[in-house]
Amino acid sequence: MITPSEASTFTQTLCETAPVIPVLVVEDPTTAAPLAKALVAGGLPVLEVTLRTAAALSVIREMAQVPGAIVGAGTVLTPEDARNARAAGAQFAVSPGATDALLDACEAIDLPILPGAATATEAMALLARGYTVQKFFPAEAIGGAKALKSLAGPLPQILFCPTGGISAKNAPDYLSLPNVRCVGGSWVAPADLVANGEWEAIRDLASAAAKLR
Ligand SMILES: O=C(O)C(=O)C[C@H](O)[C@H](O)COP(=O)(O)O
Repeated sequence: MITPSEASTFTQTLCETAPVIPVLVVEDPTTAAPLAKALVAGGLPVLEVTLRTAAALSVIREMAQVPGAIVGAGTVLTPEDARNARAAGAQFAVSPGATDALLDACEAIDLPILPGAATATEAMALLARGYTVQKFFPAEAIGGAKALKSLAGPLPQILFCPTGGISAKNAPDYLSLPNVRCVGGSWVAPADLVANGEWEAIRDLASAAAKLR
């Protein structure tokens, strides 16, 4: 059992570990270990493996063995997703939104979750339950850094990890906000570089991202 407040303490630490959490969509499990090593070597140890591919759970298993990697599951939508992620070795879960069933399941299995919110009402509902650290998704499409700056007025006690449409170019706008410590994004592991095994290029993208804050 983990409480929402304990989960938030854990996810806040994740957000303070590095300025960017790579959001990974990995099709081929043989790329998992070298990809995780490249990102960790570049300075981004917190990794979100989305449950959007058939290989995702094996990828989590592989990446969890890489020294220094802190591996979580993304696109966690259901209690079953949460249990599968936990069993594969995920240390945390990320979801684009939140349901009571999902939050209940994560709390019951001791899996810290970074739940998603897109509006003040959703953020307030999560806050009322005790989640003070939330994903802001889909960040660029729902108003970007401007929207988050506005939310910091009435809801300064919530820390956000914006994700969705973030790049090396616009990440600094988010990272300069008082209610943001890190952003999530897929730009540090482009599909073509992963497919071609260009690990040095990925390490370089990661090390540039690690210097954003
Ligand atoms: O899979 C999830 O749980 C999501 O919430 C979606 C991801 O956050 C975005 O796919 C990342 O966005 P990009 O950096 O724009 O590619």
